[in-house]
Amino acid sequence: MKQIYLDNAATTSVRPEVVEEMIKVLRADFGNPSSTYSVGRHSKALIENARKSIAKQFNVSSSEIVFTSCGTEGNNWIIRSAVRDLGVKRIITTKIEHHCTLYSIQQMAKEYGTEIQYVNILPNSEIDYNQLEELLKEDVPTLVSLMHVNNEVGTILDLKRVADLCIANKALFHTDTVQSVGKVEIPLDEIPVDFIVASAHKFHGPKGAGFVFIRKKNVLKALIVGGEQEKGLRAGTEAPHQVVGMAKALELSYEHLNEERKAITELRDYCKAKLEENFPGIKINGNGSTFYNVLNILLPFTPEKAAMILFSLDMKGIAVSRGSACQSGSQKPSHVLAEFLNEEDIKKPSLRVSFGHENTKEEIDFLIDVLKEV
Ligand SMILES: Cc1ncc(COP(=O)(O)O)c(C=O)c1O
Repeated sequence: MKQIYLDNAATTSVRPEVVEEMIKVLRADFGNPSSTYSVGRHSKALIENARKSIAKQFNVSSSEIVFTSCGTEGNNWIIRSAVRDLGVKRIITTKIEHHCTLYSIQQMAKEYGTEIQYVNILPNSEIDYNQLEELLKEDVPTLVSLMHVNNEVGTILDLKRVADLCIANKALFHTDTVQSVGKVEIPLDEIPVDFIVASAHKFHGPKGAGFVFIRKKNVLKALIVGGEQEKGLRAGTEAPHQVVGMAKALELSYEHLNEERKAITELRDYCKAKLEENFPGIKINGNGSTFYNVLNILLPFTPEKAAMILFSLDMKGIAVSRGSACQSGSQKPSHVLAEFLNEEDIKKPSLRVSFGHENTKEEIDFLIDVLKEV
């Protein structure tokens, strides 16, 4: 049975060219990058070339890129270090962040007494920028932690606007860019954020590889200790094949960005039009200008019926998700939708369809046909 993968916000397929690069490294470059003889030095060179290639995509220095294992690790590290190493006493965030950010922040409150202030989410799914501006006026050492693109709904944060507000109020700015890196340009020489976090498996790279950008002025300490790798910022033997695969995936994502963004946007719009045509009364969650690769659809059914629909789609080889992947096995309402839907709508289930460059119109037609059937 043909598989139709429409859950690209959960993870993405690995591009064939990435697989090739990774296999080459796995076959030939097994040296430990910390070893000083030539096999080791060669592995080290692969890692440093990957770092340069990644840094170039954001117009930053390669010394500002540190490799991690995933987005979860990156967000945990930056938040913990901002409190522990940079004297942050207050974190301004929202309740629609990914749980790896939210739980890290809540842990800082428990362990260090860090104050948390949540910015409201407006009914259109955007943050209340005016409230953020007001909160920032208070003179406390602050980290603002706001995600760039929401993984469930696709709401986009105006990075430049928030970065400028943070600069004006001497706050640090961390943004979880796991859903946006590789899918939109992020020129960090023009947008003065302090930290970004990325994960390779969201941009057609391997799982188990990620990176953070740490602007030079912010001196962090390691979360994982016990070795001098990554200039002492992350202990543990590096995985050259992962890092090389991630750099290749990012390079290809940006190389094909314009054509793929156009194609995916057209597909998303086509799917939205077809849904509205065939299922009058369905609603799309979000402000109408959410990120181009995602549609979060409010279903006018009970959660049980929605679970049955997901199951039926799966039986037909169609992969979509209910809310975010991390919660798709649970019956709990999404913590994201709970922040901005009205009381009636929050009881209804939602379906997240997220598109990638490999999807086709025929697949969307098939999805609509199966939805009609079930
Ligand atoms: C916005 C966002 N942040 C963080 C993460 C966690 O990233 P990873 O799966 O690499 O740990 C995800 C993954 O779903 C995400 O969508």
